[in-house]
Amino acid sequence: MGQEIQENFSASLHETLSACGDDSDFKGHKTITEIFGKLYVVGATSEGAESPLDVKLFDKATGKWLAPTILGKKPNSSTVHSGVLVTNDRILFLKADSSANEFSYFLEVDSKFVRERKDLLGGEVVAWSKGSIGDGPKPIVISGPSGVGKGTLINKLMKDFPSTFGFSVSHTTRAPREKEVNGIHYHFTEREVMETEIKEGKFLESALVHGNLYGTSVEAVEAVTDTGKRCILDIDVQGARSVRASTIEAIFIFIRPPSFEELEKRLRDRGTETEEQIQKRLRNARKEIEEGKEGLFDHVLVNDDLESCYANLKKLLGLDSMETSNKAASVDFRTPSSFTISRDAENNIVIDSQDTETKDGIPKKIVLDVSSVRGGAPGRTRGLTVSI
Ligand SMILES: Nc1ncnc2c1ncn2[C@@H]1O[C@H](COP(=O)(O)OP(=O)(O)OP(=O)(O)O)[C@@H](O)[C@H]1O
Ligand SMILES: Nc1nc2c(ncn2[C@@H]2O[C@H](COP(=O)(O)O)[C@@H](O)[C@H]2O)c(=O)[nH]1
Repeated sequence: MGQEIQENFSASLHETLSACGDDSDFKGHKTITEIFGKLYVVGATSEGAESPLDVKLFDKATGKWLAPTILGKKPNSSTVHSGVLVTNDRILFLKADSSANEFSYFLEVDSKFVRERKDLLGGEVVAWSKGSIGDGPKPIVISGPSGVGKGTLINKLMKDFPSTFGFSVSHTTRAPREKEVNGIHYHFTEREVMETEIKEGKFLESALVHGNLYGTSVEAVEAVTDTGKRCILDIDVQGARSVRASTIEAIFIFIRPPSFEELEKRLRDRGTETEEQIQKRLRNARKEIEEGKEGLFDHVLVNDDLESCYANLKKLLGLDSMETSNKAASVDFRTPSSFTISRDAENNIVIDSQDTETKDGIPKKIVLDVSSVRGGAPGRTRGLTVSI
């Protein structure tokens, strides 16, 4: 890395940018980070507290400005203080006057996810993700044959823990069932539209399931993680395999029926499919049940008695005790309204308050260890350690 990477505490980057002819057109404060000959310039193109942060890129080798595709929910400009290089694949942005859950955002410039999207979309791509202190809540992938009771179990979790879980609303080309609401149960879409969107890289995973296209959009996962909730995905085994191969660190749970006969009975009793569709789903179920044994899943639950299966699901998610996997909740602070950023001898990032008044819950110094950050877009960047 050495000289090839510079952080934006460096005034010389601003001089470099001016010398290159600053075309970025940002209003007010902007940050510049150089990574391997490219200047990542971050700022807002419009005035106003709520204006989202934009990213522009100057390639020193070609002397050209590039407009990257920006994925992920953009933080707004009013409070983002500064960008700090974490590794050569992501830049950390810190927000002033913000809670522990909201103060850190990462701009990924060369993560696995960004590289995948670059291959799909061509051109430059960057992606925003929100930071999580500690392990953060891992998304939960629930798979199993059609009719086994995945939706029933997920609905119970969502009803009992509405502020903990958020459902990733998939896209599908199948027709809505009676009582299914567009945008709540699924985003119902046309095949051509969905195929185009898949090519445009809007989906984290997609698969042909029982003759229709289904897929999890990047936006669906982000819509949940942005609220700080734990994302639940109800997807088939092909989808689970794709998510396993992605950058998302999830918990994979397979739901098995007590018997094939019982599965058939549940599908028929549900009364939502034609006989032909039931036959197709049952044929696929045999294959899926075999695949469920292959080690792709972290946990297998048998949904015989609904209440016992639900109790087991809650147990494995740590919901039956006070323990929670979201360590962010245990670190409670606000960032100061004004601060400086530096590095200590261990390369930790040190935030020193410049606030004139001392306020409860706002430490004078916050030390961030970013050496174990992982995961990231689409979802949260986990592993940030904070000491105050
Ligand atoms: N443990 C259970 N015992 C008896 N019936 C059940 C049980 N769990 C779910 N059911 C019933 O089985 C039917 C199928 O359940 P559900 O729709 O939740 O399955 P699913 O796995 O989500 O199916 P799909 O993949 O097709 O969406 C529903 O009518 C539901 O009420
Ligand atoms: N790979 C994906 N599979 C998905 C997704 N959303 C739902 N599903 C799976 O499809 C079948 C059938 O669902 P149904 O609502 O038509 O009964 C079921 O196994 C779901 O888990 C998705 O986004 N990706």
